[in-house]
Amino acid sequence: MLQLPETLRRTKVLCSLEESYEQCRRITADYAKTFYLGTLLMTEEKRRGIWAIYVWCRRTDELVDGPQAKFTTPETLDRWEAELEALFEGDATDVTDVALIDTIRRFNLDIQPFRDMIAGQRMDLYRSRYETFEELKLYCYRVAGTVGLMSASVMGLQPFSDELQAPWIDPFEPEMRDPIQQAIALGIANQLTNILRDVGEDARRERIYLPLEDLALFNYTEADLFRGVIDHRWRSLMKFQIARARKFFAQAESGVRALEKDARWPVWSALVLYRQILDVIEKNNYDVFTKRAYVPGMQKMMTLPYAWMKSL
Ligand SMILES: CC(C)=CCC/C(C)=C/CC/C(C)=C/CC/C(C)=C/[C@@H]1[C@@H](COP(=O)(O)OP(=O)(O)O)[C@]1(C)CC/C=C(\C)CC/C=C(\C)CCC=C(C)C
Ligand SMILES: Nc1ncnc2c1ncn2[C@@H]1O[C@H](COP(=O)(O)OP(=O)(O)OP(=O)(O)O)[C@@H](O)[C@H]1O
Ligand SMILES: [Mn+2]
Repeated sequence: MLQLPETLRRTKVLCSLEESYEQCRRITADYAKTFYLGTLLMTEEKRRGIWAIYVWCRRTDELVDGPQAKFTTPETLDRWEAELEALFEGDATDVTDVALIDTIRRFNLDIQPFRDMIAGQRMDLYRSRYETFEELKLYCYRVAGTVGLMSASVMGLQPFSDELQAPWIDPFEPEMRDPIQQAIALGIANQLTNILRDVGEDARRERIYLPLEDLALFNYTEADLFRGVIDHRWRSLMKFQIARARKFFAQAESGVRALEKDARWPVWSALVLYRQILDVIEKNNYDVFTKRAYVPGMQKMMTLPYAWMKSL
């Protein structure tokens, strides 16, 4: 009888590859409808890969952000990391792992961004303050920049060409020209935006993701933040943060042009949809304490054809 390697046998018992990808598809469609629609434009192989990665990232995030988060300890994350190492050895623990193992092999994914994301979630367990922007940037890289790295490997980057560069990007800044850095930049931009949108919600959990050095720069205190004080100090502080997030979006833009064509639309949509949240914060006069900045459904729908045009 044909002997299957141990790892393949274990994978087989859980479910078929088709069933596993189908489950990843369903979870992605449930959690992020617009984004899911965008993935439908990619080739079958790529979209299935993105769903598998999405599900792993979502599960990782749920460990510290989901309803079960209060039961998550450093040991939980150690176990999750051990499962990750096993995944890269071809050993599945859950049904959705089967698809991810297949994706890892097809696209020759690197384990490091996955490990880094877990390290980011670990930071959420023991930290509720960031002293400097450098520290916050590391957190943003870990929880979101890593998503850029994982997905860029699946979506595919075209070989570098000068024509792909937007004219206002300084060609002498090597970081600005590197599509890998641009993929990370999009993750960081999204995460910074997410942080600005959720200031109030995070404060209610006694968390501050804005760098404390920036608060000090504008003479705004933690106590002000917990009381939700909106004055000229707060508005200046927010303007500063928004400008910084927009710089990361700008850096990401030329990266989207470097992506293979079938992947550009979903990424442009994500970029523009997320960036619009910053505009909404401005329209709300920087009140992120009592209002949640969201892009209205109609505007969201209009963004999609706009993003489509940009991807041609
Ligand atoms: C097309 C596309 C956007 C692909 C990425 C799909 C993917 C694998 C997403 C995983 C997202 C995820 C579940 C991450 C876990 C950590 C987390 C929650 C990060 C925050 C996302 C926002 O999620 P949400 O609004 O639900 O947040 P709440 O949990 O509700 O607070 C993040 C802000 C990070 C998102 C980061 C990206 C989408 C990175 C996108 C970058 C690329 C696709 C790279 C493109 C390539 C180039 C060259 C530009
Ligand atoms: N109306 C909105 N305004 C701002 N950001 C949004 C809005 N809806 C979703 N997002 C954010 O944009 C990201 C991708 O958008 P997507 O539309 O796929 O998410 P969603 O929450 O499933 O929304 P929907 O189901 O309405 O399409 C999500 O992670 C979400 O946090
Ligand atoms: Mn969410």
